[in-house]
Amino acid sequence: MSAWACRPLSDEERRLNVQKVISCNEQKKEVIFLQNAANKQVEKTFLFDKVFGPKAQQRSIYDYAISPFVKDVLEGFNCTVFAYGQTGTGKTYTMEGEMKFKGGDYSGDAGVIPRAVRHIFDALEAHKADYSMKVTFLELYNEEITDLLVTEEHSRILDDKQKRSISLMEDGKGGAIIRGLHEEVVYSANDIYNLLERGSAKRRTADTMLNKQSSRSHSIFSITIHVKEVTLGNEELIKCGRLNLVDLAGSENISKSGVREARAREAGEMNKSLLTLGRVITALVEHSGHVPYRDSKLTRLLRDSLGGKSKTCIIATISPSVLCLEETLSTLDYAYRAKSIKNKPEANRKVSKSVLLKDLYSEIERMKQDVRAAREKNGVYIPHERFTQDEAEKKAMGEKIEHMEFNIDLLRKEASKFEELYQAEQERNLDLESEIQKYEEISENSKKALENLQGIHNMTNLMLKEKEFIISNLLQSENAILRRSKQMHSNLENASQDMSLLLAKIERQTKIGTENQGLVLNFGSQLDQSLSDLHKTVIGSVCQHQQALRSIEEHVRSFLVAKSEATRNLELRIAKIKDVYTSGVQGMKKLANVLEEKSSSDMEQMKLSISAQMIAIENFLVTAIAEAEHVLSDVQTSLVEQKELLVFSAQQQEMGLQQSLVSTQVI
Ligand SMILES: Nc1ncnc2c1ncn2[C@@H]1O[C@H](COP(=O)(O)OP(=O)(O)OP(=O)(O)O)[C@@H](O)[C@H]1O
Repeated sequence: MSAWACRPLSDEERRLNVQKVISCNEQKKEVIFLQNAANKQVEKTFLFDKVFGPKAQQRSIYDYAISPFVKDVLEGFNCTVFAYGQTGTGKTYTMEGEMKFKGGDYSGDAGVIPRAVRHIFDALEAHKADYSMKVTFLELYNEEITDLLVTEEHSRILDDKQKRSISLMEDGKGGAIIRGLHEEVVYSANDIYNLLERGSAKRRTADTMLNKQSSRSHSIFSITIHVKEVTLGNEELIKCGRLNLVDLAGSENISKSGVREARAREAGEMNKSLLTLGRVITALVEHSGHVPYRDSKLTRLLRDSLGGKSKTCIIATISPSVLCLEETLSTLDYAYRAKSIKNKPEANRKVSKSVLLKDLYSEIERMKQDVRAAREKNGVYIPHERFTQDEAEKKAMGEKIEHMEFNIDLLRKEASKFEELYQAEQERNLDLESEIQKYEEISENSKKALENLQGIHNMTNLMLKEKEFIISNLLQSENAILRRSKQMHSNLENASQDMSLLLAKIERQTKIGTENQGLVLNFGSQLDQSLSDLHKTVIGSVCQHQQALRSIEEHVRSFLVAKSEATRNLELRIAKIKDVYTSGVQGMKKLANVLEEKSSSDMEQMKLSISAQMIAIENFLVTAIAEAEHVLSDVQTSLVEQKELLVFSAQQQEMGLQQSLVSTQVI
């Protein structure tokens, strides 16, 4: 697991108006690097398991990264938390924080260690567990281990040899045992807080150009807990878990931190540990066969936490300032790689209480022997067994010294040779130094030139990219034009084929046109002829028709005259008959009147004869009228027939005329 903690800009950085190049997105778990340089914006995003921005509380870091480990430690796991980052980015702040404890409790600014301590005690008390706890606090400085829990008083009593007697030994299981490290048994959180205050005060610090409070040492605070567990068979087992809280030294490189001469070794050693840590991480990430744990004490101590059975969390601390940019990016990269290391967490084997007691008894026995030896043998502080062992070691050392002295003689001789060489070299060196100076000037100039060139290079790169873009566009357009031209070429070929076909067609059509022209001319003259003939015919037929019409008119007129004459005669005859009739009727009436006067007897006969006479006259008149009507109807019928004939002949003439006109128009 890995987490990121970015501190806020310090007061000094704010006062100097230092640019901020890092921002954190806690929700998205992203660290975003954003910088404007030479009108170019560079942005890079790193994704982590958890990110804490400048406003994050100490409590949230603890709750997320460390809190789950407390439960694991009580279950018998070994867990390690280590803080990695540049000097002054907040490693100690994150791990220790405010180390003042009021009324047995920590403040809001307290770091991971005091919170873990309180949490562990609270958990043990909540479970009413039967436990024992011991802590160690060590510092690794110049590949030397210092016990931070040894009091000044105790340290004054110990001689130099004993002070240096803390050593690392292999435990035979791939781990390391620190011989001579003081383990303090603790019973309360307060006990630990006191030890912490004591240990922190002891941590060495030295000034550098970056941070006056900077620490160039690694510190490891370990809490080992034994918890009793009663099994179903009433056997008492002991679970043993350990929490290691590691505050690494600043990760910056030597030249930047301004460490010089006397500190060079110190920085070198510090870097040896960090460099080896880096190599171990690389080897684990790349699954190399060989992991160089043994190359530094730090990696020997943390071996189990790097790819081993421990549960591990790295808290990488960074600064948002542009001044720390280079180191921030290297920290980002370093921790990003470390993130992918896969441990295989495994709980420590539970041991029975009897086995543990046996171990403890043998330890007590060993210590008792030490005490007895110190009391009984005046001036000798170690047991006989260890004395003989030391004597044997001394003898071996004596032989070794003799051997070394012989070697030293040889080396001295060689050294004098080397001294001569050295003198010669010194002279050469002087020459070289002056040359170097010259070269330095040249290199300074070259650097400037390089910077300029880099600027130009960047510009050129940009232009190159632009040109590449334009060229790619041009190539695309060229391809499009080629495709278009090919298409046009094929279109042109088709068009020329169409043209030749069209020309042939036009030729054929001109030929047909001239033929048609001749035909049209011919047809025109023929048509003219026909039209004039037709005109003549029409005129002739019109004249004929007019003559016929005139004769028909005359005929009708004479017929009408004849008929009107006959009608007049008939009318005259009818009028005459009418006159006769009226005069006869009047005569009859007169005769009747006479006869009436003569005899009434003859009256009857006479009436009969008169009525007979009247019927005869009436019949005659009816017949005459019928005849007259018959004649009249005959006259009328012939008149109607004559009229129809006239109308028909007129229609015939009109139709003839219209046909001749239509044929003239068609032509
Ligand atoms: N998150 C934070 N909030 C407020 N102040 C912080 C934060 N982190 C660090 N600081 C402050 O920055 C300064 C440097 O922090 P600290 O000493 O913890 O850095 P460091 O990485 O441990 O340095 P060194 O490598 O020298 O041990 C301290 O004054 C600390 O109070």
